[in-house]
Amino acid sequence: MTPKVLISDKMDPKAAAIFRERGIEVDEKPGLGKDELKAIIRDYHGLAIRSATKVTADVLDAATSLKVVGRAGIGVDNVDIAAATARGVVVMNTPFGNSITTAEHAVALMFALARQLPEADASTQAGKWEKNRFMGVELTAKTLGLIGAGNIGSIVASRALGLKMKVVAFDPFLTPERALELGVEKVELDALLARADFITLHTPLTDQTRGILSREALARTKPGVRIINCARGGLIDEAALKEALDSGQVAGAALDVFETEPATASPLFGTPGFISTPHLGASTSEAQVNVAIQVAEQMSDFLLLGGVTNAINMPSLSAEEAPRLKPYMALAEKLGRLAGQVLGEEVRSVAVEVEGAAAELNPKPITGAVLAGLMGTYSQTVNMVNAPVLAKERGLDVREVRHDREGDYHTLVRVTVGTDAGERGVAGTLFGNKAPRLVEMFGVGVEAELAGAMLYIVNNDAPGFIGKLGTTLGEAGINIATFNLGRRDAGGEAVALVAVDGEVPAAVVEQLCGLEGVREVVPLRF
Ligand SMILES: NC(=O)c1ccc[n+]([C@@H]2O[C@H](COP(=O)([O-])OP(=O)(O)OC[C@H]3O[C@@H](n4cnc5c(N)ncnc54)[C@H](O)[C@@H]3O)[C@@H](O)[C@H]2O)c1
Ligand SMILES: O=C(O)CC[C@@H](O)C(=O)O
Repeated sequence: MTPKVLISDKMDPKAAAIFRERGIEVDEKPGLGKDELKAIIRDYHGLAIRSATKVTADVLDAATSLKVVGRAGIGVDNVDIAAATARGVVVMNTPFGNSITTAEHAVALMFALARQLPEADASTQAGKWEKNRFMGVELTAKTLGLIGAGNIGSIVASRALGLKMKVVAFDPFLTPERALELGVEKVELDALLARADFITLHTPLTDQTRGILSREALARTKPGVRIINCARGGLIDEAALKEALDSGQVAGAALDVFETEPATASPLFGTPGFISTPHLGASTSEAQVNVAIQVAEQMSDFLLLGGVTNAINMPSLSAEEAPRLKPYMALAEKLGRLAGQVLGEEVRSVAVEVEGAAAELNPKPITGAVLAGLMGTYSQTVNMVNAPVLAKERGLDVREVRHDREGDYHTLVRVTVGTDAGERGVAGTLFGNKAPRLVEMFGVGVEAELAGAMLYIVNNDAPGFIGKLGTTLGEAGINIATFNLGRRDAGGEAVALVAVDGEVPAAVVEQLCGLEGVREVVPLRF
């Protein structure tokens, strides 16, 4: 089926062109209201957005075919990530495409504050020629306080160093080595507030960063400080900023982002020393082309090849890796499904071991597929995206082990599941590097293709059993497609995996359970 993508925000036409080139149907409908989006979203497998579209839980509820949301930009605060993850929808962004552009906007606003450019421009164009009114400050030798030294913050730092500023940075995740590399001094927030002549914010909006420039923090700044925010509204207390501008504690502030956007009214508007732009940080033709190309390529790779790049809610998987991993993920999913169907919901732990060729691959998608298969036996909505989160919520202890030993098989995936009764494992390989095949079940060597309707039967190894089994199924009109046998030891426990054409009714399962020597019968579905 041809995947279908909706572009619901204004985006460079290159995005739509790439989707079409790659054989994906695409509709461009920027500016849709929430109800309009909800009315049409069910038809789409991909949704490409910037910051205007709000991908809320109710939009996701209506998006029954949706597999991926692609954000042409960095911040994903307009997407309910938890709701997307719970519904198995991958959310990806383009983390580097607009970093330089946004850093340049922050530097532009720093200059604009230092020389009061917007006010001087307005006054001059009003015919006033107020040469004495607009006395500026130099940037050279001033201290720039960087709150957040990630992608954008570090570009701002390099530009500021080029302008001969001193840069101090507050970022709990900045290592001393990285600070040295950037040429910045790592400081605590209080020291930054006390020392900085200019402060620029470059953090995401999180519970820790919300209101990082609070009323109290603003009161601790160096008098006459100038503040720039090109990151996210909500990092600064806007009411307190207005008071600090009025009192002169803050000499100037430039906001590209606001607590509520679009910001069409604000007590800050018209305040002397205040500059604003309408969330223009990423708005250059270069950045918009970058993010449009990146988001379209990433979403196409995912929809067409299963490649996952820059996903917020699942591990990465390159488009080159994806075809190699695909058969392993199918095998892993089948092994998880087998264990889940036989062991029920009482699972406490899952260990995924890989050896041989499998050990050379990224184990995360294999583990994700095992968990999706395992939990998919009791939840309709579980998939690779939400399985690891659901496993965590259920308190499952999940382990990944890579072996570089030589085994009997050129490649092997083993899934060991722990329940209150102990640990039991199933293992499988790939025939011809592509066909998933079970090779061991709970310590018994048994080879089977896990497909369609099957029966898992444990019985005492005794002559005549297979005949009775065949007769019972035959009398019930159930055709046996394949029959796979294994046993722990002669005369001990034997295992049969029987592929049948069609479902086995509960009454027939009961009849089989009643056969002499039968210990367990579980109908399976793959
Ligand atoms: N105005 C715009 O148009 C525009 C454009 C692009 C990005 N942005 C925003 O800019 C922000 C930064 O983007 P980025 O690409 O540099 O992100 P990033 O993830 O590369 O960097 C964020 C930095 O913030 C740091 N950080 C996290 N919590 C912190 C805390 N409590 N205190 C101090 N530092 C903390 C992190 O350690 C990290 O180094 C994001 O919010 C993004 O959405 C805005
Ligand atoms: O798309 C935009 O214009 C804004 C992007 C910016 O906020 C981001 O986080 O990348």
